[in-house]
Amino acid sequence: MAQFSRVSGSVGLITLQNPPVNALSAAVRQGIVDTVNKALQEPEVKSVVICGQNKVFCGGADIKSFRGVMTGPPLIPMIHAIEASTKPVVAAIEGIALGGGLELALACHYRISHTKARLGLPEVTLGLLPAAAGSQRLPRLIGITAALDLITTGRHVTAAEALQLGIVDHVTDQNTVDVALKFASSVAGKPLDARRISLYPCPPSDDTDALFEEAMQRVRRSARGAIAPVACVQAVRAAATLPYAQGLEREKELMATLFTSGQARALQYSFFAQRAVGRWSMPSGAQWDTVEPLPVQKTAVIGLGTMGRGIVVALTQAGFSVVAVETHEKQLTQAKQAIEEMLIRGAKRRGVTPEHDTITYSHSMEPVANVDLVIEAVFEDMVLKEKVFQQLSAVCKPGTLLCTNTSGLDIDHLASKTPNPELVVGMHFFAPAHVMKLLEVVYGRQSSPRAVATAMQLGKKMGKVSVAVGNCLGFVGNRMLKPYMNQAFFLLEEGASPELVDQALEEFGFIMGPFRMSDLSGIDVGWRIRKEEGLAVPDQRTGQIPRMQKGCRYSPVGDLICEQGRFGQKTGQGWYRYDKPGGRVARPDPWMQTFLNQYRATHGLVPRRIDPKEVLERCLYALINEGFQTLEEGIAAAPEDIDVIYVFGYSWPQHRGGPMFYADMVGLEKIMDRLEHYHQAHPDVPSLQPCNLLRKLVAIGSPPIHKWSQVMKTLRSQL
Ligand SMILES: CCCCCCCCCCCCC[C@H](O)CC(=O)SCCNC(=O)CCNC(=O)[C@H](O)C(C)(C)COP(=O)(O)OP(=O)(O)OC[C@H]1O[C@@H](n2cnc3c(N)ncnc32)[C@H](O)[C@@H]1OP(=O)(O)O
Repeated sequence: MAQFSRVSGSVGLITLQNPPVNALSAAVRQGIVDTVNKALQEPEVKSVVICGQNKVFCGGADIKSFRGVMTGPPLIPMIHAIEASTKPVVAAIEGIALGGGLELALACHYRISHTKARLGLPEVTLGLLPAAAGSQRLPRLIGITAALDLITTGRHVTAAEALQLGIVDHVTDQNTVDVALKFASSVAGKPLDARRISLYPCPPSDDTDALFEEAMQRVRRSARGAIAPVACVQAVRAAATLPYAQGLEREKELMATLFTSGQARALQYSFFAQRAVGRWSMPSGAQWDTVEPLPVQKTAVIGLGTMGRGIVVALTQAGFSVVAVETHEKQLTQAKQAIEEMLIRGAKRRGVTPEHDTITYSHSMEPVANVDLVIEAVFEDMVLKEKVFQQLSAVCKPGTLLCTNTSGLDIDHLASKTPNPELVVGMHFFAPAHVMKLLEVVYGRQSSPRAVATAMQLGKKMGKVSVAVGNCLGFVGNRMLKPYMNQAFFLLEEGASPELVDQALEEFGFIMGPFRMSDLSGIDVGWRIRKEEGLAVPDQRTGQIPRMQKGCRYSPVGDLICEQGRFGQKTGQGWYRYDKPGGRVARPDPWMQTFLNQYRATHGLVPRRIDPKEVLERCLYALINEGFQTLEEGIAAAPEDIDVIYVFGYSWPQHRGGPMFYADMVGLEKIMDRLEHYHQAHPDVPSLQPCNLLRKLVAIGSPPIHKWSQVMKTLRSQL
């Protein structure tokens, strides 16, 4: 809806009313059309101000409406009618002007913004482009280069930057609507042609062709197969090279392709999934809106290796005081220096002063005594973690929340080592912890809802997308990664090279395939875990690591290359070779080819040609099957939880929604059939056997993803 009122006799004030972000729903658009007509018809009204209710201008088109039948007046004619108005129209921008909201403001003759407002055209992040003439007006207003930057990245700008770029005419820290009303009154009756952006020529650039060629290359490099950024460049190019009306036609044409694309569906699903994970629940029925988090001000981090350092930085940047504990004196000194440097770099990037005076460094546990929450981030070793938890239990004040940053060890076991297991939760950060957006909050059997609520809130304050998950080996993310990695190893045994596997998955959209990723994170990490699990251990009789373990196929290729001291980038050799230890450019290594040939010959494996389709199906469908298994067990509460974890923690391409959304797109029946096919070929790989939930969903006709929860409930109640 939109409300009309007349202020000071001659200014019409139109207020958009659709909380929380005044999205341009059918009712709001109808309201704007009606109130603009009213303002134009009333002779007393000499000028108009458009603002939003509750100090929020407008969050753009109503994204929820994109999946249904579009009703109400179309946006583009409505926006053109505003620009064509014979009475000056002023946008009073508070809070946000995003997407269609900014396009509405660009149709107004003047824009006045509050200092704290944020503006932008984020359509690209939803798989779209600014198709209410935003791709045509913005370049005309601020030039091609700046418009390309904003439209292809979707980034929000502050009011100060918007002023500098020329998007807004004036910024105020006073009441924006009052300032706009006064201004509107002052411009009543003034000529308007010079204020109509659609009449502007696009500012010329030195070499338009080269500029767009370069922009297209840049966008293609970073898009990982996403089509919207490419369409955005094409739309801006139309603004630069065509008259306005033709440019608008091109914008419409490009939008039509994007609007119905699977990528737009995936990105819009991802938008709502990110918000849905905040509405967490536990099997006990406790949930986000019924549980009060514990107050947290003082925190501590135990262990200042790579993860601990990142967590200290993330907590400090979020405004918490931190006691940073590292028992090794030398490591403590190094950590302090590294943390200070990270804070300085971060502050420089954010344009603020570094916050390091809120950190207390210590090599003993004593200063931890009065903190509200501790995050343990010591080496991934259960015995060591048990010891730390026992020390913490002795030192901390009653009620302190004890969190562990383990990436997969048993939370219940750790909790059992403390007198208050209800105060123990997992907070699984991803490296680098101050950069990566994902946080898995892991509740154990005895974790209290308040402990979970507190960890979730802490994550939110640190700017993380936090997902609450149940306790099992590897939780959700790392548990699903295991069958994926296993398939990658098996494919090497059967004839693939690391390059072939990586290339298939990188073309799918991952930033790195499994082998390049493993070289980056250190191949020895998994090797150590497998040794602890008793897997990477030679048989006493044969001297070889068995290729069948506990009745399942096991590939020791990763163990064998670690035995050669090839740990990845840090040693200069891994699945690939690098110029030097720590080098970053991965090159195919002839050594690896020889090693794999010898390995296959030793084990009587006849290599065959493996195509990228098989790589994708085996790696991804095995991972997806494990995802269904975690849903079936209630470890993940909803498919959105898994998808958010994979997009934000494991570089799953966002324009493919996440593994469970992808499964829905591919078709559950196909996924099940292909898994069955591969399981028949590899009966010793149980993770290729479709799980109950997947079978059940197929049996009832493969309902769409938003209906899976119901089936999951029924299935869990039957178990
Ligand atoms: C053959 C077919 C041819 C078809 C051609 C079709 C042509 C159609 C013509 C269309 C013309 C294009 C118009 C325009 O260019 C397109 C757009 O405008 S797309 C929308 C752009 N806007 C955005 O991307 C903003 C999205 N929102 C945000 O970034 C954030 O929500 C925020 C605004 C910064 C606020 O952040 P927070 O304060 O943190 O709050 P939340 O994020 O939690 O949001 C609160 C609540 O609001 C919901 N919401 C937010 N924005 C929208 C929206 N634009 N539409 C609907 N709902 C929105 C959000 O989901 C939260 O609700 P919850 O999910 O928690 O229930």
